[in-house]
Amino acid sequence: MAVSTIEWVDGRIRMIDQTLLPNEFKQIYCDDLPSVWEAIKSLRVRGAPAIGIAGALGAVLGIWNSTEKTYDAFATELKSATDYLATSRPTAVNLFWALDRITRTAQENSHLQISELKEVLLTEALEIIDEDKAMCRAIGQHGMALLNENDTILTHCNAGGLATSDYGTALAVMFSAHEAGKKIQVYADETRPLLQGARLTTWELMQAGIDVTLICDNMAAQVMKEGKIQCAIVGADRIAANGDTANKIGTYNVAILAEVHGIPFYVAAPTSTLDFALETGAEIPIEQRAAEEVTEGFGKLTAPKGVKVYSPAFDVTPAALVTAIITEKGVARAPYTDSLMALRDT
Ligand SMILES: CSC[C@H]1O[C@H](OP(=O)(O)O)[C@H](O)[C@@H]1O
Repeated sequence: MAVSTIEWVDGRIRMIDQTLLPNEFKQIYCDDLPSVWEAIKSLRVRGAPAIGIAGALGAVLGIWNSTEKTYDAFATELKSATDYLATSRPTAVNLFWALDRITRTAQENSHLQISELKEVLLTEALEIIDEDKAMCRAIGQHGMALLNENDTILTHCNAGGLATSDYGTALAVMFSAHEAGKKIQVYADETRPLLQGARLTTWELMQAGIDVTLICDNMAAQVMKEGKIQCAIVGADRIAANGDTANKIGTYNVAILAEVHGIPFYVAAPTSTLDFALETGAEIPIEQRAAEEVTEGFGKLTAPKGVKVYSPAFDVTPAALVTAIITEKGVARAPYTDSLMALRDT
């Protein structure tokens, strides 16, 4: 992804409005907290790492014009901003990881003048972006080693540059392999109801010159049965200590299908997506989204007006179905409780 998904520009947040892609590429500006909250909620900016960056920059934006003179009053204002941003979306742990990191940075620098403290918090948020760029590329390098010449990869939703600072997680593996001259092909699930695969993954891969074929979500079994797929690679929004992985709804389907067809199922995610506070995926909060996204959204249905809809935005793939977890620090394999902890501590 040559263009940064989200960045700080002269006291404002500039981001690609992903709800307009692929038909329109538009960068929008957020000048205040409500506009950042709305951008996260409505998936103008989306994807676990990108949501984390939006949270960090949003927290800084929330205190950027503070006139408080004491640390306690400033810290109260910062907490108000982080508490508010934390209500935007519940599943991607990166949001809470980033907000906690900004809060901790403020606490560690409480001795500074408020004007200096603001700059320190902005520097920390920009550091999160720089770290993400490096992490995504490291994930790409570790992941591409798992691919063979002429492999065809199935992916679900969008875990590309648009879901991160600029290079992606699952798609980083594909970008890195392609850039290293490895011939690969990709099958992208459309990913109902918001069609991140059809709208965003195909767009990113076509921009990169990577051979991509779009399929409906219900075609994944058939393409695996036809022997078209050598592995599946997806992103993650939160990974519990035992390796249970929350990702876009439909990921669990892909993992089961991969298992049945004897196809490796890889999760690609930075260690900031690991949540060791949760022993298993059963504790991961699953966002429920509005019925209109199914009946009136991108994947508009001709359903009867007022039809009841159930729309969990994520599902949890049991660790037993995950062949390996590709992180920026290396590849973890079962038993994940030990291997993920070991990676975290390297
Ligand atoms: C690299 S994390 C991307 C992850 O986030 C997506 O969810 P959403 O589009 O709702 O933010 C999806 O789960 C992707 O795998």
